[in-house]
Amino acid sequence: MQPTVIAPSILSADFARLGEEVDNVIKAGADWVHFDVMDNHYVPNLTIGPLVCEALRKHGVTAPIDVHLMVEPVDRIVPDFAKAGASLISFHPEASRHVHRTVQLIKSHGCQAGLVLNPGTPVEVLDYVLDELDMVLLMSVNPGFGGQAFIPSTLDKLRRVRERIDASGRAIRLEIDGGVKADNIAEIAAAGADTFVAGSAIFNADDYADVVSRMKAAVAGVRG
Ligand SMILES: O=C(CO)[C@H](O)[C@H](O)COP(=O)(O)O
Repeated sequence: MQPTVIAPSILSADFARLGEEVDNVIKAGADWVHFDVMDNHYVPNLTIGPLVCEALRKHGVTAPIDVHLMVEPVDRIVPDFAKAGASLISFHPEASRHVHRTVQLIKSHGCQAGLVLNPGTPVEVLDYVLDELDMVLLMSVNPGFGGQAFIPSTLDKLRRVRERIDASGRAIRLEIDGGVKADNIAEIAAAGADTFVAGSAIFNADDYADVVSRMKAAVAGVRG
């Protein structure tokens, strides 16, 4: 079983004070930084790129940076993010012409590789590539915006992906992203997630440490 990870999505952070915001969530007990990259093409929103990732590293951020690419095409931006200090790079199969090749490209640049499944993407997309992955990221909202409600059918999908990961016998993380809150994280953990992205639930709170510790306690109640 993979250790629990709480990964605040900086999509909901105050971008005018990004370095300080990241320092504050890590001090509050968060484990990773979730870095949402949107291109106004694959998804209808536009966010941040490798320069901002590099700036966070220069600022002194040492926590793993979990880059979620919502861009199309994927491959040409991978080396830039690796150079900028990304630890993991995840992408959507719909945005890559050759999924297996993109996974190898990410790994060849020294990063861990994740594949992201949208709410409408069938789990069969993991066939023939799961053994190459370090992480599967299930979207529990449609990608593009923070602050959306968790789609309940994702719980069943989590259970199905958890079965596949366990059957593979490999240490593959199962990350969930979208609508994760302190009051639904326990049932999400019970369905099989070990890595939890939360944007608005953390950054919209007055006390980051309080939310992160309540999330960790709720997950520990399920996972031990
Ligand atoms: O990838 C994302 C949207 O595409 C965000 O990471 C996600 O929605 C997190 O935000 P929130 O916790 O507010 O739902």
